[in-house]
Amino acid sequence: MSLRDAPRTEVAAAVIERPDGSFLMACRPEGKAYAGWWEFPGGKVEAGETAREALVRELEEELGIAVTGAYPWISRCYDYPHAQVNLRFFRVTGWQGEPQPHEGQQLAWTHASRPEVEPILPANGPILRGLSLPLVYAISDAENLGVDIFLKRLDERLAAGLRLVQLREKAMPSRDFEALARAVAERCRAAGAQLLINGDIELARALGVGVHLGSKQWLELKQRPELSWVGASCHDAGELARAVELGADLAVLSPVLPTASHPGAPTLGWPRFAELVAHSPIPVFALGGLAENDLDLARRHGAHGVALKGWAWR
Ligand SMILES: Nc1nc2c([nH]c(=O)n2[C@H]2C[C@H](O)[C@@H](COP(=O)(O)OP(=O)(O)OP(=O)(O)O)O2)c(=O)[nH]1
Repeated sequence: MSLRDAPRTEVAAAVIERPDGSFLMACRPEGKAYAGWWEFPGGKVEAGETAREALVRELEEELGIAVTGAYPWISRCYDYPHAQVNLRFFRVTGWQGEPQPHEGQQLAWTHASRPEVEPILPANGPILRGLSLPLVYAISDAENLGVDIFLKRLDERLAAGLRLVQLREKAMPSRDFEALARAVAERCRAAGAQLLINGDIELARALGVGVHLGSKQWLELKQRPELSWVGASCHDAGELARAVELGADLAVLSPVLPTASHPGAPTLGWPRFAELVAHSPIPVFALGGLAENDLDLARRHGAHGVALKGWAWR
């Protein structure tokens, strides 16, 4: 049987995170393929095991820690000359014991924005990028609040740690939208936050920020716009697949729960949301009827985080 016909090797990989945002990487020991390369702790899923069970077993064997809290995150298929793998990433936020190198491997705590270790396994580049995204994504609501109040709230939220903002004002005349976009871009830049402009690739380019595109726009695109961050609004499996195919960095899947803006509209609900995102290779934010304290619930269902509109500015 050639490698191409062989079933993919399922691998459970752990992003073991400390509250300061640093996470643990391990250097593959001598004797393994890619010895000397850095990876997230973990290993192959054995027959009869779920990915989560493999994660718990591997972390006990490799590091001597007992996992007490882990969220399913993203999955990534990658073809090495030696193996075709499907990497199932978890974000481990709770454990007992201090990680120890039980297999003689070197360990290092590092950061997504400045990984201090190299080389990192080739499959893991997009993973570090995904890790640099915060867990809360705030969508603007200036039409509702009025521009002045919105900007004031934005200042407060940025000062409180908000790091990802989408400017989406569908009914605003384009000149007003552009002026607001400049004001918001300046504030986000000063705070070190990412800004994604909804729908307008040229404006995003002119401001040097990212873009967030609606599902209809994705259908018309032939390739990913060349911008730092490209987000995609999705509502079903087909739209998620399209966003992945075109190289979106993140998706927003909605509506999870009923919203005030669309009363009576059909919703996904958490079980369907979890099904849709279960094998997503890109981070997916849950949107629709959520508040910041739904973050844990959303992550338990496989979301990267929550996207908030009304609740972001209260
Ligand atoms: N653990 C881990 N493996 C990764 C990552 N990225 C990545 O491409 N891989 C690949 C490398 C390997 O081909 C495969 C993991 O297999 P492994 O050999 O480390 O698994 P294992 O610990 O069960 O080892 P063994 O049974 O071969 O001793 O997944 C990662 O971040 N963590």
